[in-house]
Amino acid sequence: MSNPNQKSFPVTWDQFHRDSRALAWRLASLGPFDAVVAIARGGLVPAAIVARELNIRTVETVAAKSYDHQNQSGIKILKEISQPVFELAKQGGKILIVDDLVDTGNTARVVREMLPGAHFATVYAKPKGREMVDTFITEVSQDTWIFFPWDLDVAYVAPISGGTD
Ligand SMILES: O=P(O)(O)OC[C@H]1O[C@H](OP(=O)(O)OP(=O)(O)O)[C@H](O)[C@@H]1O
Ligand code: HPA
Ligand SMILES: [Mg+2]
Repeated sequence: MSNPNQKSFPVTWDQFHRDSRALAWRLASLGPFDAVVAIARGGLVPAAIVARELNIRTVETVAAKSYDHQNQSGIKILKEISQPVFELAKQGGKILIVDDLVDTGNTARVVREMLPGAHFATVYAKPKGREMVDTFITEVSQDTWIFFPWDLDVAYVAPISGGTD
């Protein structure tokens, strides 16, 4: 952890599924959406859950890289959104962009510029990036690092007595 005072928020698969489904419920009344654009890689899982719950069959991705573990670099677009989604948007299609979280908002800013009329949703939001997101479920403090289920494993912890079990 880069900052020793940083709080951590570990999220299990079960909780992430519940929170992603809660996001789908929130979005259900704002649709219907014609396509979902997942921001890879973190947006892939919530986008799949939202697409299933809202019965959206057109699922596209944009690959954006902005962190090496906990250190943010500039945003690099590694894979662009495909042309048919831009066509759909031009013809008035409703596009939903999904990511796992917004932190500084830098990734959201870059992707929003690609599809200005799209609805941008994340499962979690930190205060700095919150204004970039149209719909999110849970706000966490700026000094919290969210550990997603794909970054975690079940591990041994020693007894509180400090002895060996
Ligand atoms: O609001 P920001 O400060 O831009 O941070 C949020 C972005 O950072 C993480 O992605 P990352 O770039 O780590 O790539 P990954 O999704 O492939 O892990 C996360 O999945 C968001 O996309
Ligand atoms: N957790 C995981 N990935 C992230 C975070 C976070 O809090 N902020 C930016 N990318
Ligand atoms: Mg990401």
